[in-house]
Amino acid sequence: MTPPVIDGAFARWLAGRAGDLLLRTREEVGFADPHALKAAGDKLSHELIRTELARWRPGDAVLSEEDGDSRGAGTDRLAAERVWIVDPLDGTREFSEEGRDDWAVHIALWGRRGTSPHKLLAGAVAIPAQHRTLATDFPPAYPPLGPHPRLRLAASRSRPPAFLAGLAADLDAELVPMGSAGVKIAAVVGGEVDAYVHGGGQYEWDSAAPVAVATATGLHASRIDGSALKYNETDPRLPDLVVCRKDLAPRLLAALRQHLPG
Ligand SMILES: Nc1ncnc2c1ncn2[C@@H]1O[C@H](COP(=O)(O)O)[C@@H](OP(=O)(O)O)[C@H]1O
Ligand SMILES: [Mg+2]
Repeated sequence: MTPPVIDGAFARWLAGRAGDLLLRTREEVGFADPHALKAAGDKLSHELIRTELARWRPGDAVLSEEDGDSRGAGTDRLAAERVWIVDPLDGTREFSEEGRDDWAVHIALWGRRGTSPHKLLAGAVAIPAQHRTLATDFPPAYPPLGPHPRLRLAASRSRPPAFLAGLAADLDAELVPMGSAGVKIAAVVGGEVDAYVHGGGQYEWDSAAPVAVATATGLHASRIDGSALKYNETDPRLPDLVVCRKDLAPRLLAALRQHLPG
C-alpha cells in the first residue's frame, strides 16, 4: 500500500502502523516479564518506523530515541533540510503494565525552513490503546473551557518535577498523574486537563510530535521560562515544557516564575 504524500497524513499513517504493531506485541509477548515487553516494543516499533521512513522518505534524516547514531553532533540530521523526530514508544513503563492505556507513538517532522520557532512542519501522536490518533493533517478543535471548578494539571506519574506540588498549591490546581508526554498533551488538546507541565529531564522526541499537534490546534507550548521550544539541536536534551490553553499561559508562566531556581 502506498502511504499518503502529504506529510501530516503520512505521520498519521506511520504512527498508526507502529501503534497496531505495539498492540500485537503486547498480546504476543504478554506482561509476565515487563523488561522483555518494553524491549520488544521499543525495538519492533523503531524498526518499523526506520524501515518505512527509509522507503518512503529516503532523502530525509531521522532523530530517534532508539537510535544512538542520530543523537550526537556530526550526524547528517544537523545539515538536513528535513528531519523526522520520532519516539517509537513513549510511556514505555505504562506500555508494560497490563490494563494501562497511557502510552503513545510520536512521529514529527522538523524543517529547516519552518516559519514557527519550533520549525515543526507536521506531527502525529497515536494512542493505540485509546483507539485515537491526533495529527496535524486534521488538527483537533481548540478545547472548550473545562467544567471543572479547579485547574487540572497533567503530571508525570513516575517523575513529576519537584516544583510541581508548590505550583499546584499556588494555583489551587489538582494534579492528574498519567504516563507519556504524548498522552498528557493529548489530554490538554482534548480538554480533559488544562495544562501539562514538566521539568527535570526529557528529550526532543518526547515532545516534538505532541507539540506539533498542540500548536496546530492553537494551544500554547513553550519552555517553562516562557522561551521557545527548539528542535533538531546538536544536543537533543529538552528538559522542560508547558502546554496549555492560550488564555491560561500568562497566569501559568507567572506562577512558574515563582518556582524556578534563579
Ligand atoms: N527526568 C527525566 N529524564 C529523562 N527522561 C524523562 C524524564 N522525565 C520524563 N522523561 C521521559 O519523558 C517521557 C514521558 O515521561 P512520563 O511518562 O514520566 O511523563 C518518557 O519517555 P519514554 O517512555 O519514551 O522513555 C520519559 O522517559
Ligand atoms: Mg519518550
